[in-house]
Amino acid sequence: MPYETVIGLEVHAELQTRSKMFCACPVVDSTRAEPNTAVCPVCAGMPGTLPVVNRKAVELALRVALALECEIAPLSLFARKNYFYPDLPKGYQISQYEYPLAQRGVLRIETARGEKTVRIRRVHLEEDTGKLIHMQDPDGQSFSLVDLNRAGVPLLEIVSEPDMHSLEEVRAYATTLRAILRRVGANSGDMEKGVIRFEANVSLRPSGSQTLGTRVEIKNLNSFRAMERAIAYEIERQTDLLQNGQAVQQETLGWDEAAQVTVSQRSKEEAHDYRYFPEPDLPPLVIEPEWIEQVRANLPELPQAMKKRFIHNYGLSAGEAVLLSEEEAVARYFEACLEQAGDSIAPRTIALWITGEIFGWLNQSGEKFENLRVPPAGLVDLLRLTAKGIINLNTAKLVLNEMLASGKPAHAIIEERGLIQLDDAGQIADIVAKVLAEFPREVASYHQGKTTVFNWLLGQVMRQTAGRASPAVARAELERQLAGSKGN
Ligand SMILES: Nc1ncnc2c1ncn2[C@@H]1O[C@H](COP(=O)(O)OP(=O)(O)OP(=O)(O)O)[C@@H](O)[C@H]1O
Ligand SMILES: [Mg+2]
Repeated sequence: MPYETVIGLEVHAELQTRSKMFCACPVVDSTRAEPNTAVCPVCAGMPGTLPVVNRKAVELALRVALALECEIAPLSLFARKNYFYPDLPKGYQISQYEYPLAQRGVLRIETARGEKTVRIRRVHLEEDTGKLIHMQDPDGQSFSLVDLNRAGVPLLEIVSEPDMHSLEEVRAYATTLRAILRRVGANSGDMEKGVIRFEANVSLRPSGSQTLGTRVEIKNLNSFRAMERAIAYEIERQTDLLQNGQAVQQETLGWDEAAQVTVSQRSKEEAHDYRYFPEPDLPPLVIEPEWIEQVRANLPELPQAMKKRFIHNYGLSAGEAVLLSEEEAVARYFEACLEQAGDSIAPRTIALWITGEIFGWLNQSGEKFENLRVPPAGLVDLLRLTAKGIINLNTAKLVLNEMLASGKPAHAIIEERGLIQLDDAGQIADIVAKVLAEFPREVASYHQGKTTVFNWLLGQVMRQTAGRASPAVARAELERQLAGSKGN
């Protein structure tokens, strides 16, 4: 029987505030700072301390919730989620439960079959836990160290409805959400630093069925790759079970990165009872309508709106528009190029040079877009020289690569290396004649019908001119001389 995959995601994103969610401790880079240097009695869970809500965290949460088109609750409540773990000094996490900050939003994603809407169930505020570092002493005894720098850092949880049905959709959802989080300034998007974490809920059901199957929840997925692998593994495992007439058990799983398998953490029977109750030390979170409108008015243009504008105004394909709108730095660069170019170069041409040549070079060199050494005016200059026929297309690619590597402007490279396009018909005719004389056998096989030899001969002509010949002139001249040499 064919099955349909059903996936819902819970995304935890740290909010980029200077101080923690409920105290004045600084938020530090947990991959760099000395352990336990950003801790105070509040986030260390000392008795008698009182939490105070970080207004900036609420504002960033509102920015995300509005970007996801959620309804904002005029009044939401903080609750205590009680459980014991060494990275949770209070013995409970302050979160939101029955009355979250925002609900009922949407995230629109781009898939091979067009745009799709994934519904957002809720967006709520909570605090992060500390970190455990597991170690072994020389005798092989294992022990764990606790770092509370991260305890109390503001976290936003974004929960989707179970609306995704493939890895492609999950990938699009996760990358689009990350792009929005970055664009509104809520999160850096630095996955290596663990500032975004995923939990994936996965179930199967017979194709065509409308009821949900039994789900598993995979916790603590720290990268897109781990998330995709874990979901793929679960789809396969559950398909096998169902095809063999067995049932899927509802349970919480972890992802074992080394073994590339999901492992059971707890089953439904032993499911945690967190005994949520309203946080007595915090008043209800009241959001005035004026604040919502102010935050809404200050939202930047979001990646999806930008994507649509690029398609509509500049005639880009959906794929090109996504590539140019996802990263703010890239989008700004593209638009700066357009401004520099005016009417002299088509927007699509600029788009293709950025997504093709520049992205290709960045991929190969491992450089970051932010450190690009070719300013928008530099790229536009190069494209103008190409449009005017001063250099040909292949030369332009070579020049751009050198510009990217050295930061030199196009004209300096062209002058230094004598790359100006050769379009003197007489000079090119001489070179074509020389090539035809040098390769009589190839010319003969061309005349016998092996037309692919034409491009090879053209390649020889280009080589003789170190790639500088105008391809159009060279092509025309080669055609002319070959026609003339027929029957010789
Ligand atoms: N049958 C299902 N298959 C796939 N995903 C599901 C299914 N049912 C629910 N989900 C997804 O699971 C996620 C969380 O569901 P739910 O609201 O039940 O929270 P929970 O996992 O029980 O709570 P918590 O994670 O806080 O302990 C949502 O993203 C939802 O879309
Ligand atoms: Mg869950």
